[in-house]
Amino acid sequence: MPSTDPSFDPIAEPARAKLNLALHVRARRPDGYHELETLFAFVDLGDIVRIRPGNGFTVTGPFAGALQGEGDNLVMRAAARFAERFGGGPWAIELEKHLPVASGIGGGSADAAATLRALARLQGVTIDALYPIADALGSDVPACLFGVTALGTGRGERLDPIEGLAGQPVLMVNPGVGVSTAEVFRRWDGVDRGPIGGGGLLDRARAGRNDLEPPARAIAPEIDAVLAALDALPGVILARMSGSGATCFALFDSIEARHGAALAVARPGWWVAETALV
Ligand SMILES: C[C@](O)(CO)[C@H](O)COP(=O)(O)OP(=O)(O)OC[C@H]1O[C@@H](n2ccc(N)nc2=O)[C@H](O)[C@@H]1O
Ligand SMILES: Nc1ncnc2c1ncn2[C@@H]1O[C@H](COP(=O)(O)OP(=O)(O)OP(=O)(O)O)[C@@H](O)[C@H]1O
Repeated sequence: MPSTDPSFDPIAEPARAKLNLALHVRARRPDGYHELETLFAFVDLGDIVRIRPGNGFTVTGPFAGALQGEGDNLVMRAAARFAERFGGGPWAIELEKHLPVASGIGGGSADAAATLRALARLQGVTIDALYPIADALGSDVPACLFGVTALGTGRGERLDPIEGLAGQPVLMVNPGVGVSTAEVFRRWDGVDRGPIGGGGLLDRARAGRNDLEPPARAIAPEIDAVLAALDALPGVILARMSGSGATCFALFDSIEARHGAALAVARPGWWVAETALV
């Protein structure tokens, strides 16, 4: 059991899910990563990381079971890197897991970023000073650290904030299958289909694509059923897979349309979540 100091209210940080409104894979790099252009956005839905002085790590929440028995949690890796650089601790850390694991919405990355932000608040460190640690933890962690709408380039770590679509209704659907990010990238066909275009965010996203959709669909054919279901719904502005899948999302023109869609797409074994862009 973790030991905690009950006199200290935990610092709680939201670990919001990320969406790739578009994801263009431009080139394979010699270091094994891929050169990307992506439109990062965040939703008002995610995990929660709570930290206070003490010892231990616990995972709670509806998707805690998916991480059972995994020793190498990104939360603990983030805390270890923070301690190496800035000192402090020991800490008692709780992760409340609401996001499906290995699902293209950056759950682990968001948890790592939330851990860094919580520890920074505890110890008076600036968010900007966390960037090198975030970069070393994973390609999506810098984007999750700042949690704002941004154009991501490089392997995803170079970020240019852009005007977002705060409040836009979003439905997220996962068919209940985990997909390995590395395997999806490995199966990319190597064809550069060009950059993300200009204009407002919605135009850029709609004119864009997710180049990881074909390889992810080959691994998890359930994605076809999710996208077919989303495409057919009234009020959909954009339906697409996020990241390396298998979670797909749809943007809606109204909360009512999103809610009707949530009821219409529900299937046994599918995770369906109503939320909005932040
Ligand atoms: C698909 C995205 O989620 C889109 O935002 C990210 O590019 C993946 O980010 P991530 O899960 O944080 O990825 P990392 O933990 O850095 O890398 C996992 C694996 O994905 C592959 N990978 C990741 C990012 C990238 N630009 N090119 C890659 O080829 C590499 O095989 C790497 O070993
Ligand atoms: N806190 C965590 N939450 C989820 N996965 C974690 C965590 N810590 C370690 N992992 C490991 O990381 C792997 C990828 O999980 P994650 O949920 O971040 O994938 P993802 O949503 O596909 O991310 P991305 O969109 O960044 O590729 C999991 O299979 C799991 O083994």
